[in-house]
Amino acid sequence: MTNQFPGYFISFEGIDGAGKSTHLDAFRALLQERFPHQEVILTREPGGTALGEKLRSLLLDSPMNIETEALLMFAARREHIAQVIEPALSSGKIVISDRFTDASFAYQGGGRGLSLNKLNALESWVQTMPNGQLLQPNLTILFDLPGSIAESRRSQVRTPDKFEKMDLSFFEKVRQEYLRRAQLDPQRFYLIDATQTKEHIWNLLKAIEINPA
Ligand SMILES: Nc1ncnc2c1ncn2[C@@H]1O[C@H](COP(=O)(O)OP(=O)(O)O)[C@@H](O)[C@H]1O
Ligand SMILES: Cc1cn([C@H]2C[C@H](O)[C@@H](COP(=O)(O)OP(=O)(O)O)O2)c(=O)[nH]c1=O
Repeated sequence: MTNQFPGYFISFEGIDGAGKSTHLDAFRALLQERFPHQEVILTREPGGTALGEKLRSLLLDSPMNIETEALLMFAARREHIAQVIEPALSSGKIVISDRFTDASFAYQGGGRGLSLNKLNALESWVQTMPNGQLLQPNLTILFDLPGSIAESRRSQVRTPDKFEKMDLSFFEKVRQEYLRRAQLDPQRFYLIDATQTKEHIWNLLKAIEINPA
């Protein structure tokens, strides 16, 4: 179910190194130019609030039990929705989030093997809005890339965090779960073949039709 607010909610997803960050700032600026009367905000998960950023540091650095990891991801998300996303969407803003709940299904579910039932329960607990509807992005842009290419891109540019230290088979499972979710909800997902050049991907992003209220 799509969101029930006057604003418009977009998430960027993909395995680490797929190329999301490369385009996020420019995409925000593009939408702001296109929709000058609606503020476009860029935020991220885990994070997006003071508490969420503290939880992010723990999540990206400290080893922990899988359930704890999922609970903290969703705790950060609850705060993010309450403090940032819901108020922004209620006042008609366009929100772009660098990751949202699909990442939990892909990383904690696909990657780590946490059950779909537990993730569905957390999603429903955290994202059910006062009118009973589930908050979901209107549009999810999924950067799809084989794990081996993402790994080689990452290794050239950054020191790996806890997730980025995981092996190739982990990222292949994460990728497959993203793809499975995209297949289940083709109306919401826009799939990008992230093996293409940055320029080509930017042209695809520019061509995506976005119709906020
Ligand atoms: N289409 C692309 N082709 C080749 N390299 C890319 C492409 N997109 C991004 N990169 C490079 O790959 C690395 C990881 O990209 P980044 O945007 O940080 O990924 P993410 O945010 O998805 O983890 C960066 O060095 C970036 O310049
Ligand atoms: C939102 C979210 C992120 N993650 C992971 C994916 C990433 O490895 C990490 C942080 O994401 P990200 O901000 O994309 O990392 P970076 O800035 O290094 O590109 O958190 C989860 O495992 N579950 C979640 O629900």
